[in-house]
Order: sequence, then structure tokens, then C-alpha cells
Amino acid sequence: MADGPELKIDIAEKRFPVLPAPLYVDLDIDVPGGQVLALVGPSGIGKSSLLRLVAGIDTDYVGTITIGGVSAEAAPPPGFVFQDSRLLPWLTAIDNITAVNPAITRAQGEAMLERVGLQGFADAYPHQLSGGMQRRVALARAFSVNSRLLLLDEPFVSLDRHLVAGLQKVLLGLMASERPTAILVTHLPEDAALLADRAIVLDGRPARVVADIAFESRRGERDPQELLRLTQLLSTYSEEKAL
Ligand SMILES: Nc1ncnc2c1ncn2[C@@H]1O[C@H](COP(=O)(O)OP(=O)(O)OP(=O)(O)O)[C@@H](O)[C@H]1O
Repeated sequence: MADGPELKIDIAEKRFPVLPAPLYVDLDIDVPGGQVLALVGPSGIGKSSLLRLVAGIDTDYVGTITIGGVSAEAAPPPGFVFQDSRLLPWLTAIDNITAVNPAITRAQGEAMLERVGLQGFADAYPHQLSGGMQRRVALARAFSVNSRLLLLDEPFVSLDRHLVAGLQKVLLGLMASERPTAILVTHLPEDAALLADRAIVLDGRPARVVADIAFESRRGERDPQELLRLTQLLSTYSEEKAL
């Protein structure tokens, strides 16, 4: 399969009326097709807001964002994994998947659920699934949309770490075969080290790129020493502070 689309973010200015300073001024980020970019930075810096702009959910900014040459507002909605699963509670697992892409057949939806380790759970409702299983459905749904752009907003937050390892493996496998262009928002350097090809650190208000680190080793093939090295590198930029 070919790589996902190139993503070009060129924001001249983004403000929220309640904030005294702009959230971003002259924020330029290019993500080549098929790259997984980790976006890290302190709480409140504007990571989730950037995903909402890229997704075309928030269109109130000055600048351009294009996905494969098409403006974010006009492009098909990307796969989006939110901080909470945000499954529709009145729909079964399979119906949550076909809701984002009616072209998907039941067999294809079931195959996707099998890939995330949920064989036999197609007809379960979200409340019948554990928190970790719900995240798996959310991943399956994000890979089922008619878009090869994937936005992940702290996809493993508030899950036990022993559940996270399984989900990370599922995500790595799906990204290896589907080759989406992706942005992963995370506050954990170890998640960025494991899952991404590159990391951008945002800081300040307006937020600016204070580090842009391309990882030389290949995602999915890093040994524990390399993971530790990248984690430590990224940790030097992360500070526990809220804006
Ligand atoms: N709809 C909105 N209206 C006004 N201000 C907003 C809105 N959404 C976000 N903000 C403000 O913009 C700033 C950035 O918020 P955002 O959620 O993007 O940060 P974040 O980096 O994702 O934080 P966290 O890591 O805690 O999730 C915050 O100061 C927040 O209060």
C-alpha cells in the first residue's frame, strides 16, 4: 500500500477570544506522507487544538492546512482517536465502524475488529466492553474511515500500563500495514519513542516548535536501548507545567 497523504500546516495565527495571547503565530509543520509525527509539549500548549484544526473541526484561524493538496476543511474527515474512546453508546462495535464509512461491509468490519483483537465482539455494545476493548474499537474505527490521515489524541491516557502495551502493539501493526500519515499527541516520551518517526516539541505562548527531532531508527524495530535513548532525549524537553 502507498503512503498516506502529505500534510502541510501553515498557520499565520490562531486565537481563542478568551486567551490574551494567540495560541500560535507562524506555525509551520510539514508531515511527509506515511510519517508518524509525535506532538509533545506541556499541558495547555495547544496540541489538541492543532488536531482539531487539521481535522477541519475548527476552521477559525488564519492560514492554510492541506492534506494531499486539499484544504483541511474540504478533505475527507481523518481517522481520529480521542482521549476517551467516544464510541456511540447506542451502536454495536461493528455499527460504530460502519457509521464512519458505510462502504465497509460487515465482513470487512469484522476483519478489522479481528485485527485489533476483538474477534467475536462485533455485536457487543460499548457498555459490554472493558475500557481497553473500547479503545481497540476506537482504533479499528479510526482505521476504517475513508482517509489515510490518522490523528491520535493521547489514545492510551488513563489506561493501565499493562493494557497499553497490547494496544501499542496493535497500533504499530496497523500503522505498518496501512501506512497512514499520522499525528500522535502524547505527554509520554516513551510512547513517542516507540510509536513515532519524528517528534515535535511545542512550547510557549504563542506556541512555537522548540525541537524537531527525526528519529533515525525505524519505528517497530527499535531495541530497548534505542527506546531508552530516545525517551531520555525527549524527556529533556518535557516539563511538568500547565499554562
Ligand atoms: N474552544 C476553546 N475555547 C477557548 N479556549 C480554548 C478552547 N479550546 C482550547 N482552548 C484553550 O487553548 C489552550 C490549548 O488547549 P489544548 O486543549 O489544545 O491544549 P493541550 O496541549 O492539548 O493540553 P492537554 O495536554 O492538557 O490536553 C488552553 O489554554 C485552552 O484553555
